[in-house]
Amino acid sequence: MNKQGKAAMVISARIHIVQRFLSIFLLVAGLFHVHRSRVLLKAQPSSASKISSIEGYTGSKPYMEKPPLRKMKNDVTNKNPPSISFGERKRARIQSQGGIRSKHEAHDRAWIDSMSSEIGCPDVDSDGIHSDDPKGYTNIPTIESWNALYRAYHATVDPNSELMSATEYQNSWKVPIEVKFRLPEGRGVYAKEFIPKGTLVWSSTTRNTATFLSHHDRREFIKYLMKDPETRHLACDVRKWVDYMHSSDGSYFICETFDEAVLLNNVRDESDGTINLEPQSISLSTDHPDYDEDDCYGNDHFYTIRDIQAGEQLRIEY
Ligand SMILES: C[S@@+](CC[C@H](N)C(=O)[O-])C[C@H]1O[C@@H](n2cnc3c(N)ncnc32)[C@H](O)[C@@H]1O
Repeated sequence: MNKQGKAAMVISARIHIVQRFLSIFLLVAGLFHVHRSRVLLKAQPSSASKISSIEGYTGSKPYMEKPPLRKMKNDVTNKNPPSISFGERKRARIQSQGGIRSKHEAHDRAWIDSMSSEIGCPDVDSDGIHSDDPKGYTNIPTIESWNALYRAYHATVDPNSELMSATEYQNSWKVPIEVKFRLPEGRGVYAKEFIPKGTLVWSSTTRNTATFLSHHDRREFIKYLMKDPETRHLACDVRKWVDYMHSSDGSYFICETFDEAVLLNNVRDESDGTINLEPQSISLSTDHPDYDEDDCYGNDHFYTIRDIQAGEQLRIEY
């Protein structure tokens, strides 16, 4: 073998050694990686198993880590649809000193927010209750809208509630009114005729208001509205009109009025004029047929506190 042949042999032998060294190194590195992954898998469940273990999670949206909601004693929010009557539930709630608690409001608001983005509700304030930008809420509710709300309430919350006819709704108003949309406050209630000072213009009854004893009830009500394309937009409205009442037992319940009284605006500055309505609560005796400790606005009556001209907007302090 000549000199060149020897050199070529030495080079090829060296290449062979380097190749073997590399393959041993890769094998060791691979084995180490497999071992490490196994150790990690034992220490922590995979993200897939984490997601599937979240109760009620359907996998359609990215899961975000949140502390689990603790069930409270006397918690009415997490109850399944009840088989007992609405009246019985009211009595049970009062006895248990339960009711809607602020603790559940954050959870409820998160649900309401995701519902509103799903159906594309116009924005509301960060408090999720009242909007300072009413421009999106241009639809003028009709008798059929109020009827639809009552039907939804009857179907989901209180099957014993009386379904009202269009005429009965209008009877809560004692004077002719109309609803118009005008900026900056959006929809509002306007007098169609001159109304003298001291006139009773609107009376609440236990039949033109809805009482929700739990967030769960209200969500079922909203879901019902969302099912029908004709009433879907009302789900956005009820979100905006919600009112929390403080009960004598220290708990909260939610009220919604199913007529134009929910569209009464306030006075914010001089350009709005002045308040012209004032509520007066008349205490009913406990044996009065309309008496109900837990009904929202069960006995409120709005009176004019000055003369109101035809076309003027009705305004109330809140
Ligand atoms: C009970 S709602 C009244 C109905 C409301 N305008 C609507 O279109 O649904 C209360 C909301 O009306 C608006 N509002 C009431 N009084 C107002 C005023 N004087 N100026 C501007 N906005 C007002 C605010 O957005 C408030 O959160």
